[in-house]
Amino acid sequence: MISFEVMRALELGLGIPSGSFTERSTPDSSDLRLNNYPEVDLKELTTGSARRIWPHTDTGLISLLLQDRVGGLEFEDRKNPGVFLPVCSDVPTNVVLNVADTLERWTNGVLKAGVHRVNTPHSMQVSNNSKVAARSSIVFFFRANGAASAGPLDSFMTLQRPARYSEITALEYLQQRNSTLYAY
Ligand SMILES: O=C(O)CCC(=O)C(=O)O
Ligand SMILES: [Fe+2]
Repeated sequence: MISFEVMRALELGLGIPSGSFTERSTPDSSDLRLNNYPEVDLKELTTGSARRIWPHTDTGLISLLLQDRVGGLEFEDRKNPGVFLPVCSDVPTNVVLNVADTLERWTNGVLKAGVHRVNTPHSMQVSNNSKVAARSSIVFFFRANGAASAGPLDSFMTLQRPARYSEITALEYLQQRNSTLYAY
């Protein structure tokens, strides 16, 4: 499975023992989300009275995202907080790979979760069309085993860099995040 391959590649790239990530992701607690954003008045998006998705980070380890050609997905530029950069949507078979919160926690902040949102498609920022077309995306949230810790792994903690995140299971962390994200 591609998510496991990515996690193995990250172990290698970060120089940590093989299995550090993958053993804690088995069996995984992943899920798939199908997003559909209805057609909307351009004015509503540009004035900010509506957003397709407000800025957020994903929960889980990594997210794999497929989108149609409508566009609008943007990631915050880490070097310029508050500035969002569009993700190209010309090739619908491209997969956007995004670091999510639990991986940030496991790596004690070495890998940072990507802040993203869905806004007015870049191509429409100069268009006269009054409507923004409906958009669809599919996101696979690859998550840690619920019973595994979502606290920093030993490989990422030193005296100079003590734990920046608390000990909590991946499932408890997910429930905590969901209750904040979907509180109503
Ligand atoms: O539609 C998109 O591209 C973004 C979806 C997303 O960020 C999410 O479902 O968490
Ligand atoms: Fe997201």
